[in-house]
Amino acid sequence: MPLPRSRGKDTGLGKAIIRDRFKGNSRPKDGDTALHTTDLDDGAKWTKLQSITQQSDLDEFLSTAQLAGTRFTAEKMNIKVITNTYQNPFLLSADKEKETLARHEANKERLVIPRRPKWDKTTTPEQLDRNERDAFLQWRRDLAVLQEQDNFLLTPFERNLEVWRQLWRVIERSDLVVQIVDARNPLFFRSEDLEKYVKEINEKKKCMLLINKADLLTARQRRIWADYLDSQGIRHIFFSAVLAHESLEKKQNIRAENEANSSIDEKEKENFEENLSNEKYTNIDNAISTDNLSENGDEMSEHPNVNGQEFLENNNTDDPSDQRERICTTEDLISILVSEAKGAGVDQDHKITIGLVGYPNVGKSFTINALLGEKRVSVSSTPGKTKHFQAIHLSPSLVLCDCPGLVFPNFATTNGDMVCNGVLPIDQLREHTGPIALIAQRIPKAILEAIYGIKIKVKPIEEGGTGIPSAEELMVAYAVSRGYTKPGHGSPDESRAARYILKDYVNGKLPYCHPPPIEISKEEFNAEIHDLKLYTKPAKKKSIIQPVSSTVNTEVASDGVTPIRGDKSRELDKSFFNNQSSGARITGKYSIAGEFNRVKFYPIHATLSDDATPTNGSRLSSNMGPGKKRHWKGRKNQKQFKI
Ligand SMILES: Nc1nc2c(ncn2[C@@H]2O[C@H](COP(=O)(O)OP(=O)(O)OP(=O)(O)O)[C@@H](O)[C@H]2O)c(=O)[nH]1
Repeated sequence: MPLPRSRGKDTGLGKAIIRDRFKGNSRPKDGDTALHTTDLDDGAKWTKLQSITQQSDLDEFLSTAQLAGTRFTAEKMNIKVITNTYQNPFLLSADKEKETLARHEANKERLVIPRRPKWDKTTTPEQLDRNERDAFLQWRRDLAVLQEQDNFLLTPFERNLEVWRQLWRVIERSDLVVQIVDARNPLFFRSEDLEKYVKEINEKKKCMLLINKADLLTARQRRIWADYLDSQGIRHIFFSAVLAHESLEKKQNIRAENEANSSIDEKEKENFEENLSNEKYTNIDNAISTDNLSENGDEMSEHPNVNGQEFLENNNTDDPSDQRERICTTEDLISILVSEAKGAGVDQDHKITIGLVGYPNVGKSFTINALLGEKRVSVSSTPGKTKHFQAIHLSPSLVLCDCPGLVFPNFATTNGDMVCNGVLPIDQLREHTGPIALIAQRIPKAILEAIYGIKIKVKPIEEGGTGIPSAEELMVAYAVSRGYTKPGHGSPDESRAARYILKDYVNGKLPYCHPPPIEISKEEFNAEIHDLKLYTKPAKKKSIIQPVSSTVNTEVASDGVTPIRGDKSRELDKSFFNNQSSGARITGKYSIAGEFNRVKFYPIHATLSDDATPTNGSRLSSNMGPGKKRHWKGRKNQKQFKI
């Protein structure tokens, strides 16, 4: 639609160029003087006289060059490579990381958890509430200083006072406070200040690390961790809630089978069930009365550790007699926790109370389910489900206190690292390259390729590549192999690929474990678990296609060619070929009973004879055919056969 005259006058590309070229450069009126001149160009006289007070960077650069009489021409391929290693801007370089970790170590005393203000019988609930709020506010201010003034990156620590109140209650009640940590990075999930606080409440209370998800570590890795933790005097125990749960299920299935098979009468059956439900209480009470557990839990060796044994067999490690690396069974765990809590001896007469604390998603619910032997606590894979602490009476004399999962204030190197540790939610992530680049650095390319069945194309070393895939290279290879494309673009959907890869890493499908801070490289620490992934054949899926050998009789007759066919296959052939309904059939609207009739289905076929000329009674329209159709080519398009 043409623009109205008045508006159309000043529009259009030509006008725009003229406006841009001569913007503000109106011809000076007679009498104007040239007071500020910087342009020495030999252009039109009037252009030299304009006043220049402000210039863009580019204009300034060009005019300076002009003043200096320098000529600029574009030079191609005159590139100087300053560094040939690409550094992801969301990650730290090796040197920077070292420096950051040293700063963390120097400032770790400042990483505190909020304390409950002191109170006594004279304190009113309102006063206590006010004091708690004030103390909490001060705590948040101190952490804000750490973050904003001193530029430390902290974990997204819990900012809800109510959740901290739950923790205070759990600590106050418990004889033993168990921090459940993820075996892949135990120190990241451990709060040293929590242990300090527990002792501040009561010197007799005890603390312990429950290293869950120990199934994701090899026996050697567990031994290295055990050595380190022992050297630091940190009480710990390896556990796998998932393996314990599986073992429990197996036992229950066996019991159920036995129960079904047994021919005991109803009365006996009732007694059996009652015994079954009481069994765990008896076990626990037995455990409570056990006094002779050694400091290192040597008693554990008397329990057949089904899961740990299976795992050791899989990993085939050298010295299975080293008990410190063993993954405890549920019975072991109860025994050790109870003996540890009894040692605390806070109050000999009251029930033993064990508090379970930890970050979200470290497996608290799974652990409690394993301890409980049945599903009473809901289990989820979304962080932060347990919201209020629950007191679970395992036996008349043993109580478990399950605290809501809460993130403690801790130093972090990058956001990518926090995503990999499962502390930042993957689904809300906007920047994927940081955490994916970390995964690509931690897990060798060959392992990633083997796990995903993909080929990752990396930049050749000659072109500045390092052999380690970049985040983009990994995401693209994954997205292409899975057919994930961006809607409307058709280019690989990298963010979708990233989400799947990150979830696999967090769930342990992509294996990587952090070594303790000793003289051992990450590669060396993880070499065994990576090799295991590389050489362990994936479980064979049941094929729905029968192997050829089982369906075809490979025996041949005396002529050496004709296959001997058994009666069974002959019968099968006979019934197939004699069957009227077998053979090619048409379904749908043309599925007329009877035989297939080409002319009936495609009437145009009736109009042409075999040599493609119209037949008599042709149904070609009147303007088709020789002499009529405009483009009638006669027989020109027919294949000519030489006889
Ligand atoms: N491999 C492995 N995975 C585990 C183990 N225990 C728990 N998980 C996984 O960890 C995830 C979280 O487990 P939960 O028990 O729900 O975690 P939680 O600590 O109770 O989480 P909140 O309820 O948020 O506090 C689940 O997806 C489990 O499959 C374990 O021993 N081994």
